[in-house]
Amino acid sequence: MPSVQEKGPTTLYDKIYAHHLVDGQTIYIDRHLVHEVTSPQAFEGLRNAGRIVRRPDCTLATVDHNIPTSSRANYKNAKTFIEEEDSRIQCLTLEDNVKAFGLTYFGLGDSRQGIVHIVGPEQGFTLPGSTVVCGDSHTSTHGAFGALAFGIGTSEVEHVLATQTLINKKSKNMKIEVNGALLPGVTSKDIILHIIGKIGTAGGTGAVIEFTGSTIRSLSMEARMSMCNMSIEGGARAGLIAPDETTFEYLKGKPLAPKYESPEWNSALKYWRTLKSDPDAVWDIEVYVDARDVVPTVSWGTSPQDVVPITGKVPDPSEFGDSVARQRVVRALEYMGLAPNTPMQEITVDKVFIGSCTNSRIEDLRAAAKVVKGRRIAPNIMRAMVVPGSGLIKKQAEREGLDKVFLDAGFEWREAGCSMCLGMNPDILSPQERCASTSNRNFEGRQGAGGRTHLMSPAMAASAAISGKLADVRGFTFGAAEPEGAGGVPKTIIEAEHPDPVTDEDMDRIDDIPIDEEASNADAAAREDTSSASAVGVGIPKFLTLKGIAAPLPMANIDTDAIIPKQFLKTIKRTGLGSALFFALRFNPDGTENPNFVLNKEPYRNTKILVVTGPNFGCGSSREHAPWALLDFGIKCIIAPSFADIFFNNTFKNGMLPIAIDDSAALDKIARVAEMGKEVEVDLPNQVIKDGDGNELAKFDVEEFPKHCLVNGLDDIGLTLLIDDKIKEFEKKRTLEYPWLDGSGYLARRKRGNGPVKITAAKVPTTNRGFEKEITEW
Ligand SMILES: CC(C)[C@H](C(=O)O)[C@@H](O)C(=O)O
Ligand code: SF4
Repeated sequence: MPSVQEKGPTTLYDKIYAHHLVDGQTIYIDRHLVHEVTSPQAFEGLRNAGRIVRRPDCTLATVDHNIPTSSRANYKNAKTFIEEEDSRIQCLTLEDNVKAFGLTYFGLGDSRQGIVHIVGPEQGFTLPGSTVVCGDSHTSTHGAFGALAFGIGTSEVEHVLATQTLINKKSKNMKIEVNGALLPGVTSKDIILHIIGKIGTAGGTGAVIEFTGSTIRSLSMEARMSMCNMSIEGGARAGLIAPDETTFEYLKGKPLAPKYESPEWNSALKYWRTLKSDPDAVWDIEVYVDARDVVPTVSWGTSPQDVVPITGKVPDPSEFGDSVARQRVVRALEYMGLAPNTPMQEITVDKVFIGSCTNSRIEDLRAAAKVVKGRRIAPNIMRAMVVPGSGLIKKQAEREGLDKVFLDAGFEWREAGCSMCLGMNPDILSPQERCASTSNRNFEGRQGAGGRTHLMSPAMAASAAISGKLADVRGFTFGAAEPEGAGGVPKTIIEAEHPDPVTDEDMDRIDDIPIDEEASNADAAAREDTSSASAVGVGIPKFLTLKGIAAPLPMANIDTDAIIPKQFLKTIKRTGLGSALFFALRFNPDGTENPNFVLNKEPYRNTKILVVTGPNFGCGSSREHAPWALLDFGIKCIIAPSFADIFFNNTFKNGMLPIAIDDSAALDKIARVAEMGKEVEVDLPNQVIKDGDGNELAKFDVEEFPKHCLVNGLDDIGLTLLIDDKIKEFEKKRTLEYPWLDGSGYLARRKRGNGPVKITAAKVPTTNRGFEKEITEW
């Protein structure tokens, strides 16, 4: 809050962090987005501990990952619509949870449903200067509004649901400044791919990136979101951009933003205008990019850092000096079915996917349609799909005639969802199929087991669909047939920017829905008394010393998709995932064991400690299923040179210990003991690693607070609820200074007159097809 004293020049991140400090490292969370994959176990935890959702008005839920993107013309309910059983159970579990806990929810029958990171900004739920979290790594997207937005694991989802706070260690400050005008054909996706190629997927580890510079300032909000979205692929905790007139313009008329030109809007605007880094702020890391160096960029390998200009070639492993890196490139090329030095534009494509939280906004669809208009997809393209990010974007695109442009060219026009970005629904690649994709991850098996992903911008994916090969969008002419306006659609339509704002009449209609007074009064009373039974923690297993077989794993950048692939994320439990651990590495495509993988050899079937010698373990997705799978296999401790931030946090919450050893000589010593199949002992209280005979191998560092929790088996939700008076005090201050952050959820908009906000849950409607006719939040 402004009352917080800041010493010396600070960055935007420093300011937002300071404004949200409740106590120690506990920060207040303004906005919590929830989806079906990472929430079931969190709600189960709440129930088991007898806790409630502290701020339903600051919580918004939707379904996106598991849902089919086929036509909803005959949609009745999720139960009959979702054929795949595990997916259906996960979606229905979310429905049950939003009903039970009284949360706002956009279900499949609601045109506001969509990918969680598209929905938040579109609704004005995401606001400058706020803290935004979601059980999803691409929460970084919301940083485009000058918000501190980051992904969390399921235990932290539970923590936020229960306390509306998180224990969050301050990150480093990293500045990425991009200056200069963009060359023709270059988009924000090319800039971010170029940056990740430059800094690597671990380049931003432990840092929050602020994107600055004249190029960034010139970008639209959609383009800024695409950039911040992929900060996580650069390893950062979050990415943000200082809000400016472009931001404020975007927020005007958004349903959950303060009403344009109201006193609330004016005071919010006054505050938002202060949100910038001081000119003399000090940065821990600085990166400078000249926009003129950025050309249309594509990925060639299985990590988002594996990028080249479209005019370039597949790299030769011999160009990579270090042996871990060289081995990784050899493996990546083998997986991708590519020969070194092949010109990128000679690579033939089988499928095209235009969608995902990176690039499925209206501007992305316009850019792709501009390339596609009047053309046909190449005969070798087996499937080309456009999956709008939300129902509202889909409607807007249809109003502009973009659906017709795509359909005429041979594309499929689908319903909103994550779709082939990760293929948790039926939209997947078959083994060896090659896809030109606008998504953000090209990990092995990401879009389907054995599938091969090339990342690129929407215009480049559209060019690939038309050419049948990876292609340079700059080679396309848009000729005389091209009407005026960006995206090749008439200007007047483009200017109809904000799809379907929810009007006051809509809100009145929502208010008229009868509510279950008894249930909601009970809820409200429970919310008043957040400190009672809820503060009793359930605890985590204690970690003191651990002695056992240690398995060596000489690999770098092991992502959480590799630790546990998406098909195993459909569970609503935390247990039983050991058999899925390192699935693609442990098992051959025919289901037999790969005898060469370390965990399939003796004595490593009994591994308790994993010794990884390559950096950046656990990068990528926030799925807590990764530590759950390790734990279920029997691994309680992972030693590695470095870890991705979200994975690192997630392990502690499960009573596991991640140890970062950046001294390579010490790490080698431990790895040698592991290679010999001997035992290793980890002593947490004394912070030392020994061999089985008690000889010291290395000392290690660990943060005081997580160590305290591990050694004593303490549940940090219980601990946080002990400072409930401080949270309440913070909330009071927030209401006074930032009134627009309270009650901007649809639920709280039931408030009448100047009375206190009464959060109530509406009755569940019998069907929920279409926002226009029926109400879908409970
Ligand atoms: C399922 C979810 C945990 C995951 C993420 O955190 O990123 C998903 O969205 C992804 O893109 O892999
Ligand atoms: S990265 Fe893909 S799967 Fe993850 S939230 Fe975005 S669209 Fe969904």
